[in-house]
Amino acid sequence: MAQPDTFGRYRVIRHLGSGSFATVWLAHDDRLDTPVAVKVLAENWAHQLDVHHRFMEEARILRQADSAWLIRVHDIGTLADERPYFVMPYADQGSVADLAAKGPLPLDEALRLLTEIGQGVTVLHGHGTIHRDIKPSNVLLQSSPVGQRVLVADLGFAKAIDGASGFTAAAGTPGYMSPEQRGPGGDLDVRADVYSLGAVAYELITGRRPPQPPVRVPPRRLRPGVPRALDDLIMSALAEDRTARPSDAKAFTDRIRAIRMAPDLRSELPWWVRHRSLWRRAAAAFCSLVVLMAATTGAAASTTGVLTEVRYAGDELHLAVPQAWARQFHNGRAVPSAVESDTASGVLVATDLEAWDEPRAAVAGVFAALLPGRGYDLDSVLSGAPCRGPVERRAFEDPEWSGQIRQWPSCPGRPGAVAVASLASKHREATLYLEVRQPGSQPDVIDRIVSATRLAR
Ligand SMILES: Nc1ncnc2c1ncn2[C@@H]1O[C@H](COP(=O)(O)OP(=O)(O)OP(=O)(O)O)[C@@H](O)[C@H]1O
Repeated sequence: MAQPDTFGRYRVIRHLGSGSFATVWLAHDDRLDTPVAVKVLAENWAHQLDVHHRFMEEARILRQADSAWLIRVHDIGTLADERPYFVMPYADQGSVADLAAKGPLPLDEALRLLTEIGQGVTVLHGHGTIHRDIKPSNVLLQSSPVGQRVLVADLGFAKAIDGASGFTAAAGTPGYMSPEQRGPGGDLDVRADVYSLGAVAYELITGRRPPQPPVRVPPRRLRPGVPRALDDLIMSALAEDRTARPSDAKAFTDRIRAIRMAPDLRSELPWWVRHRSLWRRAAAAFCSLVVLMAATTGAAASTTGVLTEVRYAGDELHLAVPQAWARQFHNGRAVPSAVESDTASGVLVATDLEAWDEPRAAVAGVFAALLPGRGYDLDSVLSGAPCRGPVERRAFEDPEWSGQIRQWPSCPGRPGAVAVASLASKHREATLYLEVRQPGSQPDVIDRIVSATRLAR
């Protein structure tokens, strides 16, 4: 197809690539002044009704799912020759295939990507859809104001779960495709995607695409030092018998998340080394309000060397957060109890926002709220203890803050440690409420966070 000038109001810049059924172009939305990617149904398939239908279905699923983990569809249109096109954000950092092509990824980087890919597939499963073609080239990477977004894309083969158990044309990509997808008529369910997640994990960890099933060589044999739990998870996802696989993308992703936070993984490498690549790549932003995450600088860097700054409350609060934790953020989150005004809200910066409210999830992050005035006793802020373990109480004082800290080094029934603080500013009529969750116990983390956090003067 020759390069067209426009698709509707989108000015074409260049060809990005062509898949089996469509061509994707980089274009510019002059009205909103933003680059976009426009996917156009290929000419040779335009009159094939089932392909046309599938193309529209892809756009519809992505639009309806409207998830931060999936590529979004903003607009749809039809060319003069009646071929449909749809408009997506431009993924300017290529795909996970580009990363995988460089060889095995650092473990923490691979686990981060797998968690995010898994969340995207979980959204699809929740939406009643099987992707059927999960592979590194179908996971796109986009830069955002706070780092890199990981977006599951290309739903050209996606199928409604209900419709997948009858006759289904064979679809998928060898190496990533489950055994039940190999022939037409396979009775498919979400475990086909779990197989593909296992195949992607295998490739990211070992640098090699898994062989055709049955896969007999575990990742550990190709990369010594892979944690046993990860090895077992990947091999179970790649089981020929799907009843032996994790039941869906969520089950797979929960286990990846747990491995990422597990003490045995931490003991392999110190935590600051484990998360080194995460410091370089903060990830998805979850809100449209202005939150500015600056690079490691100033006070934060000199205190620990590993904190990053998140500005909140109209830039008033300069909150220091360990960079490894600064992967997602959400501002406007409610403070645990009413604290006089029940509209008090704060900012949550965490490795995983969804996991924050799950007691059993291994998550690391900081919740901070700026309350008007001073004199908030921790009991007045907390509606109940965040943890049932033994508590350590102490006072905190530095040139900026004065108040109380409570710490729970371990909590029965949930992983990791919790700490909370209520700290009055020494310079302003304001109180900082902080909640810190971390997978292991590093008792001084909250002190380092507080010492490097300040209010604008
Ligand atoms: N939103 C996007 N931003 C940037 N590049 C994109 C975007 N969507 C798709 N691409 C790129 O366009 C090319 C074609 O994508 P498409 O989804 O049509 O097919 P494919 O995944 O390459 O192949 P197939 O569909 O046959 O598996 C790919 O190189 C893909 O990375």
